[in-house]
Amino acid sequence: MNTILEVRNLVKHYPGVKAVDGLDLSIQPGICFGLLGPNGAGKTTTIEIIEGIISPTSGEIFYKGSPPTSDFREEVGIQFQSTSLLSFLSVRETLETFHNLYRNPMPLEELVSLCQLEDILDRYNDKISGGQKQRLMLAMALVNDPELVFLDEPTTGLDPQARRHVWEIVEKIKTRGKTVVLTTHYMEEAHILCDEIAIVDKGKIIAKGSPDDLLNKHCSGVTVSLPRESFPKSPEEIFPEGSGKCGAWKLFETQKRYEFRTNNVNECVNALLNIGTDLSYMTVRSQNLEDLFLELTGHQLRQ
Ligand SMILES: Nc1ncnc2c1ncn2[C@@H]1O[C@H](COP(=O)(O)OP(=O)(O)OP(=O)(O)O)[C@@H](O)[C@H]1O
Repeated sequence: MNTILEVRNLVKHYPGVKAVDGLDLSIQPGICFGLLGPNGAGKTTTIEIIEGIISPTSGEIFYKGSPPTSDFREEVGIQFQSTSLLSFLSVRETLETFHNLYRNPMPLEELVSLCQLEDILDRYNDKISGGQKQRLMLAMALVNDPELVFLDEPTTGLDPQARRHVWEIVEKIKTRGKTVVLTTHYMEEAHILCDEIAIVDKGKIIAKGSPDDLLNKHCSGVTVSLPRESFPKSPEEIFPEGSGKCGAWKLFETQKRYEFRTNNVNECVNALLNIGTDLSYMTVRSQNLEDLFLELTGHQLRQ
């Protein structure tokens, strides 16, 4: 099968830290690939090595089957986590400056429309909102109409509406047949946008595949959640630890609620009713990628 990007046994050591610890990736063209994991998992380090910004301790990178050459820079687009924009330039001037750097850039009008920048073209860079700045940075990453786009946590710190605008742009990039490599620690975002994901923890990939396949394989069922005060006695007594791994039920104690992960919601609800649990505030939801992460690593994505 053709891959646009392949990473073999990538390792990056810093003094006292294994930032990347033997990581393999294989990405098909035209998909949105998500590199997911908590802070410090090694996502940015991996992406920066692929982009050629830092060198690996060891490992190999292949772009369209060969080690990246100077063409790689022409064919990829990179949106960094943070970029300083020149405050004395307008959005239009910033785009024009970047536009002039490439041999085959995307027509400016198309770029402006793709990134929804029409209304702010004449504003200075320091007079735009966080969401607008993120869309401008996306436009800067897309100015060369890249085959492969790296987006490093493109929605961190954005409000829900601004986040949705970024998601729309990512969907449009995919519609143009481009490949997107996205890092994020928002699992909902990954589930919505990504065709395939790799979950990174402590510099290693612990699972990869399509979000739904991974959930079906490792974490099927639903999560039943109830406030603590709904229980007449401690639920640990009713559902002892180890009574089933995603099979029967598994108890998680969050700050204010108990959660039961179960494949048999009827059995779970019956058991709760039998001991006089008040179900008035019960919620039932499908498993998500946060649950998958917990299942695979034993720790929460955000501690
Ligand atoms: N230049 C550096 N020198 C020393 N340690 C580093 C350096 N860069 C990263 N690290 C360490 O390597 C590990 C991986 O960091 P990295 O930034 O790749 O994680 P990440 O998954 O991108 O996290 P985040 O979601 O916070 O961006 C962390 O422990 C980090 O402290």
